[in-house]
Amino acid sequence: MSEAAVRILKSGMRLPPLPTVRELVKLYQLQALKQLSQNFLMDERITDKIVKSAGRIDTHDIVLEVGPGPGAITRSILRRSPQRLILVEKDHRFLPSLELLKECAKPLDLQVDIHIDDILRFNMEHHIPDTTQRLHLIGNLPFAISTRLIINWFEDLSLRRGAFRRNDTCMTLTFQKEVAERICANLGDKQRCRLSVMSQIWTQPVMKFTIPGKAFVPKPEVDVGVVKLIPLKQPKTDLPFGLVEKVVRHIFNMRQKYCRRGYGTLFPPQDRDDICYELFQRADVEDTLRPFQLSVDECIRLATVYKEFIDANPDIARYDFRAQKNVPTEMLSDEYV
Ligand SMILES: C[S@@+](CC[C@H](N)C(=O)[O-])C[C@H]1O[C@@H](n2cnc3c(N)ncnc32)[C@H](O)[C@@H]1O
Repeated sequence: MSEAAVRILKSGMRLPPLPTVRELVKLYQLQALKQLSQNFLMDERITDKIVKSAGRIDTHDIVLEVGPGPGAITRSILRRSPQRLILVEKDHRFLPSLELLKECAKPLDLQVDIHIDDILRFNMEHHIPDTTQRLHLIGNLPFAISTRLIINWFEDLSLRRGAFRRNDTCMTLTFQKEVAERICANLGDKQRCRLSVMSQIWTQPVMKFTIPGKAFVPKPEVDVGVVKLIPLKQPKTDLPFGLVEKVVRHIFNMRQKYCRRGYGTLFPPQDRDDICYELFQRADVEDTLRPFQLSVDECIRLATVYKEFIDANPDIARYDFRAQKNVPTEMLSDEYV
């Protein structure tokens, strides 16, 4: 791409203006779209800042944007001139505005692929078969799927598949502020939870900045945090994702209790105390710490000794605490709190 073309694109001259709030309301009947978590950003300074948080975007890079909606962040990405921009949007009503952006980018050799699809089912390897180009994942995520999406992506990261066949695919994403703080929470922070540990096993999460709820249309009830998740060159473990997820989930099931209480629910009640005593000794972890006081390494050591134990006692792997009678309802939840 010529320098002149890059200049034109960067100046935004060729990009159509964003629809006004009135047009948005008319076009997309905003009130009706709560189920798709549609809260739009209308301020280019904020969308530019989100894209800037992704770091350097090269003219050889690919960017995948989740949920572009009417395309405010999309415009900011286009001004950074990646080689290819992939848009995955579930709501087909945005197709005309996105097609318009695609048309504007065409004379500048900038490839824009629009997929009306669900990001949770989007096949990265099919749509991005080549791994020679660096990929950036960017999105003002729908709140309703944000946690599920990153957990799916951590699993892909652990298996080096999907968007993570290269180890330099960063995610720059928005979350409800409280969720963003949990993702980044350090050892001992009161927000420290299962999501903090899961995020920090495979990535280094960095809180970039917060966006007040009033910057969105319609205004959500919460503020929003922008987090960049940088894959660790050397993940903290190569244990199977499902096993780590299970152990961390059990540990954090009883947030206020000693960590041995939640961990103990991995085992049938009759042997629980003895097994826990032995495994905490073997893992060299203090069993009276509260879950939020456990480091990522300690959680991994507890997962490692659990794996050794079930390899020797395969029946125990099938034990399902939640299938037992009188389990408190909060412990049946899969919520990442
Ligand atoms: C919070 S809005 C952000 C819109 C736009 N990027 C912005 O910042 O103004 C979330 C967007 O994600 C879309 N969306 C919701 N669920 C989705 C899914 N499962 N897959 C892809 N897009 C989805 C919504 O239709 C909406 O356009």
